[in-house]
Amino acid sequence: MTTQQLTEQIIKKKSFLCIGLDVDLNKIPQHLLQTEDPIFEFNKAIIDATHHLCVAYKPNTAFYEAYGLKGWKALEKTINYLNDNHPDIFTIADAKRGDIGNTSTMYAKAFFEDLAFDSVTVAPYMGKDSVEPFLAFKDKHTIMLALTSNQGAFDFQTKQVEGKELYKQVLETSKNWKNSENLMYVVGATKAEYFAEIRKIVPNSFLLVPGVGAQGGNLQDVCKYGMSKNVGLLINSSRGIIYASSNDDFAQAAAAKAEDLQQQMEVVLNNK
Ligand SMILES: O=c1ccn([C@@H]2O[C@H](COP(=O)(O)O)[C@@H](O)[C@H]2O)c(=O)[nH]1
Repeated sequence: MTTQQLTEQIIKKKSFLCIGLDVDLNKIPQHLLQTEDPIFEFNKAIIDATHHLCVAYKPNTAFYEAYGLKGWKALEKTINYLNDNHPDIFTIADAKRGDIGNTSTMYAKAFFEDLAFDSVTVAPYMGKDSVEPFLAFKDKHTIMLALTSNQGAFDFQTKQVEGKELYKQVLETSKNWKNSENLMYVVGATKAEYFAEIRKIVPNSFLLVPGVGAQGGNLQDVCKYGMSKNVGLLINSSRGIIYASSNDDFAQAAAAKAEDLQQQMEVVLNNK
């Protein structure tokens, strides 16, 4: 999916919501544990109930890797289910990869070819040659960590490097890399006061914004300072939506939470 198509979906659905599929077998309704593939069955129910309210889904691969082969198979079934039934939905493998060039190429093949995700998250720490193999894939997107939502973001990302915060160096340097039109960035919703500065550096890039909901980030603040002229935001909520209920009504409860966020987004879009 191209960024133009993603923007069209945002306008059509009046939503820039991304739902995180971070499945923890200790948190899903007990009756699903009797099925052959509880992780996939949970995801399928959430997707069926919420796909009209969001433009993206983001499975964090840690929640699948933790269950070994079964988890990876559930991830594969989930991305295939999305691509077969909802080709207009943007998919994000939140894997936070990045390594020397030839290894990054294999990571990119794993997520873009074998699993056919639209995008993958990547850590910038190993620099240009670790990211460019991902950027080389046409019509795929590389979402690089810029300023993360956690407290540890202040350990390195906001430290001054040659007179400028490291996260700003990451943004400024990477926007000149080859195929940088395929770059998006992660900026935490908990760092709303940084968005205006970030937009000065990357005015038009898509920003994936986790941290609304369970981590306490504020949707309105993010929109006020983070929106580009083409919206340019994908706001993620995982636990706040998918674990709205641990009973049989979990999918409807997730849809209600998703609708609440979508409605807030619709107001923002109408006032834009
Ligand atoms: O800076 C970051 C980068 C990634 N994440 C991931 O997003 C979701 C957030 O989940 P919630 O349950 O909505 O808090 C999760 O997969 C994180 O690993 C992030 O939170 N912050």
